[in-house]
Amino acid sequence: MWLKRRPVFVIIFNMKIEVVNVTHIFYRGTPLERIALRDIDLTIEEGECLLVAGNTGSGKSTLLQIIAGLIEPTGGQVLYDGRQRKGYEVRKHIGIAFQYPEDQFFAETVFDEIAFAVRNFYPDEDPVPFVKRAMEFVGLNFDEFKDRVPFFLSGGEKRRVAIASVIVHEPDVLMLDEPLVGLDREGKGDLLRVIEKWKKLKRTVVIISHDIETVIKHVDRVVFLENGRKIFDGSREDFLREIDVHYLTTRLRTMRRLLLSGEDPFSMGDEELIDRVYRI
Ligand SMILES: Nc1ncnc2c1ncn2[C@@H]1O[C@H](COP(=O)(O)OP(=O)(O)OP(=O)(O)O)[C@@H](O)[C@H]1O
Repeated sequence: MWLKRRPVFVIIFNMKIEVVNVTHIFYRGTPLERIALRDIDLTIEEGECLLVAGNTGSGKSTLLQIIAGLIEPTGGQVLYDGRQRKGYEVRKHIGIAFQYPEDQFFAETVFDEIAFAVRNFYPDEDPVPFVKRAMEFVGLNFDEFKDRVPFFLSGGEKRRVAIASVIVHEPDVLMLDEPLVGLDREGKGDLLRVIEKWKKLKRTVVIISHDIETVIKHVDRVVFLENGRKIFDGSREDFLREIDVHYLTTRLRTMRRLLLSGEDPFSMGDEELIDRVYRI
């Protein structure tokens, strides 16, 4: 279903996304032609938390941008609740944060930065309650931060402002392209807590990350791309069991061994897991 006006966060509302036979070729028919995606089929169920992984240039960002309605694929289609939608309509319902989203800050205050999407999608609404809810959601105090200059915040605060600005209009789906990159341990922890909160709303989240070992604990499912093709699509457990160990770090290999020996590496705390990494 598709709502005209977004409800507040307490109302659970989601949608199924179907990527059907999507191919994308940049600069088709020119000497610069580049095939970014080849024959991708992918269904993202309502409320799922999905990790899209793969080497550099494997097509992850292109896939997210196509799903978010920012790029029209050169082949295939994307269905939302079984229907094709116009780009503007899709963007209203899918919030996407790009890599280093704070590089795209443009406003002079945190409030104006975050309020932008509400003013764009719901010009008749008062943005204040939306901005307050979004800031509270990412753990930023409204009174303390609303008049601050976004460029002068810490790295972790900037990233949270960026996430607030993509969820402020209360989309159904959140897409994060490398959300942890450039953050210190504390910043990563804060961001993972925001993702966990979003999951509790039973809303869909799609994350691109090279840091599979940090993110895997927080996702339900993994899609792995290679040269624009989907080479794996399954649960995080199946990912560890089946993916070519060549792609896995020592920590992921340890998680794999624990899983294969009947233990649950996802319920282990970081300390315990690191201890096991050194023991194996
Ligand atoms: N705007 C563009 N114009 C031309 N080619 C592009 C464009 N964007 C991406 N590509 C090419 O498409 C392919 C897939 O790129 P994409 O950014 O989707 O990969 P990725 O898996 O997200 O990479 P990374 O992990 O480095 O971010 C690459 O070969 C890339 O060079």
